[in-house]
Order: sequence, then C-alpha cells, then structure tokens
Amino acid sequence: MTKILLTGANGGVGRRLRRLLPAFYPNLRLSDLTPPDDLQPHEEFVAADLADLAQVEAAVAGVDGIIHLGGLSTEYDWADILQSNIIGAYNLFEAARKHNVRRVVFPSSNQAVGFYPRHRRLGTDVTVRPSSRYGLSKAFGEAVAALYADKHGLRTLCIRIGRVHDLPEDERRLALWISPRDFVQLIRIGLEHPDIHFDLVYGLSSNDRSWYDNTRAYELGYSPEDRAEDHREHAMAEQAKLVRNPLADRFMGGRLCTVEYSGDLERSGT
Ligand SMILES: NC(=O)c1ccc[n+]([C@@H]2O[C@H](COP(=O)([O-])OP(=O)(O)OC[C@H]3O[C@@H](n4cnc5c(N)ncnc54)[C@H](O)[C@@H]3O)[C@@H](O)[C@H]2O)c1
Ligand SMILES: O=C(O)[C@H]1O[C@@H](O)[C@H](O)[C@@H](O)[C@@H]1O
Repeated sequence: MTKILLTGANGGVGRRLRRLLPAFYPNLRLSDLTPPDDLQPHEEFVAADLADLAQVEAAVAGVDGIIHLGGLSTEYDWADILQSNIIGAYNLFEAARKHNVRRVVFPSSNQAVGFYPRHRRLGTDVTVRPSSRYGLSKAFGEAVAALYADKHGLRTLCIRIGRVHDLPEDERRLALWISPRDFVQLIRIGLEHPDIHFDLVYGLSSNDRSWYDNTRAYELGYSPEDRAEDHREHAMAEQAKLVRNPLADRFMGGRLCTVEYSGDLERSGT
C-alpha cells in the first residue's frame, strides 16, 4: 500500500489534513519538530528537524510520496528562514532522492509572486517577485523541485497556495482562498496523476476574482468543490474590522510586502 509522509503535520494546515488524508492514504506517516498534542494511537509520528539531513532521511525512509508542509510559514529572520526553508527544502528533496521516493508535493505560496500588483493576471510562467524572505524561500523550493524532477526523475507538483483555511478571512484572502478539501484534491493530483513531471499550479478554490490563470490545474483534472464568492459576506465583514494599508492593498502579497519596506512605490512590483 502506498505510504505517504506529511511533514509539518503539527501546523495549521497539517492538523486539517490529518483529518482528510487517511480516507485516501490510510498508510500515512506524520513528521514535525514535535508531535501533535492529540496524536492518535493509530498515527505514526517521526520527529525531524528539516535542517538536519540525517533526521529528514529517517523520516523519509520507506515512503512512496511526500507532502512537504514543514517549514516557517511567514516572515522571519534570514537565519531562521535559511535553516527551516532553504536548507530544509534542499534536505527534503535530497533525502527523497536518496531513498527513491517517487513523488513530492511542495506547497509554495502566493508570496513567491507577492510583489505583483493586483491589476495583473499571472500564469505559472512569470518571473518570481517574492514579497519577503519567506516568499523567496518558496521560490527556492520551487526551483529545487524543478532540479530534482529534471535531473533525478522525481515527480513533483508545486502548489502556489493562496490561503488554506476553513473560510476566507478578509478581502485579500477572498481572492486567494482554497478550502482544505480542494487542497486535498490538488495534493492527490500531485501524488497520483500520471502526467506529473515538474508542474506548478495555483492553490485556489473556484474564484471569480482571482489574480491567477490556473489553466494547468484544470488540465490536470482539478475540479474544485468550493467557491470563494459563497463566503464573500463573511470575508467582507472581517475586512471591515481591519485598518486599510494602501501599500499592502496594492500588491498580491498584502502585508508581507510592507514588512521592512523601504522601496520606491513608483517602481516596486512593476
Ligand atoms: N496556511 C496557508 O494558507 C498557506 C499558504 C501558502 C503556503 N503555505 C505553506 O503550507 C505549509 C503549511 O502551512 P501552515 O499554515 O500549516 O504553517 P504552520 O506554521 O502552521 O506549520 C508549519 C509546521 O512546520 C513545522 N516546522 C517549522 N520549522 C521546522 C523545521 N525546521 N523542521 C521541522 N518542522 C518545522 C512547524 O513546527 C509547524 O508545525 C507551509 O510550508 C506554508 O509555507 C500555507
Ligand atoms: O498570503 C497569505 O495570506 C498566506 O501566505 C502563506 O504563504 C502563509 O503561509 C500564510 O500564513 C499567509 O496567510
């Protein structure tokens, strides 16, 4: 039976996927720095720091596919991003190669292209414009995925996630939202679709206001069950509680673009 490793299993998305994935992948191994508080007796857990190749190899040994959620999920100091996301992503793919893992799904982020202004519509062939050191690390992860596909035959799907959550949390996330079950559908494409070599898709549910052209996901058979606009009222009510930030509102990456910003507004993201 296919054995799948879920890294970052103790995080926000990981906790949601632990509930949804066993229906498709009953033979699931979880990994993170520390185990979830509510680890169940039937769940297998292997602790591993992504920055430590030997630990990552121990977590990866014996699996057929990996969903790599582990790592820092927002902006941090370079030293931290370097360890968890840059060295961590490299270690994950290198361990996969050494242990003959066939498939890796890499959750990238809209933050890899976060400095594009919102009037643009992006396909998957645009130059990266990271919002932050975090976004930069996601662009690096996409590049590592491409290298290991082309050089070593690992089949990889990168999913530039908008925002995985139960509901869209504000106006920006209304344009970016993907429900956990639609995210699982994209993961299954990454782990199972026969045509995957190196592919890149956007992680969005059905979305009328999207900034992205997600043709490749639909070509691969993606058929989202959820629609962001159905939750418009909730998102806009949440938005009304927030203070507007004109710089954040200009770019797809929102507030992460504003962190430590000292750029030229006339030129940023153009
Ligand atoms: N939540 C979203 O909507 C969203 C959007 C875009 C991309 N992503 C990506 O999806 C993944 C999961 O996101 P999340 O919201 O669950 O993040 P999260 O921060 O809640 O969880 C990440 C997990 O990774 C673990 N981790 C961090 N550094 C590690 C290390 N050095 N070694 C081992 N484990 C380490 C953490 O302990 C944590 O449990 C992340 O890679 C994130 O960048 C998430
Ligand atoms: O852009 C966003 O809103 C999201 O981007 C993802 O990469 C981050 O992991 C998440 O924390 C953000 O909420």
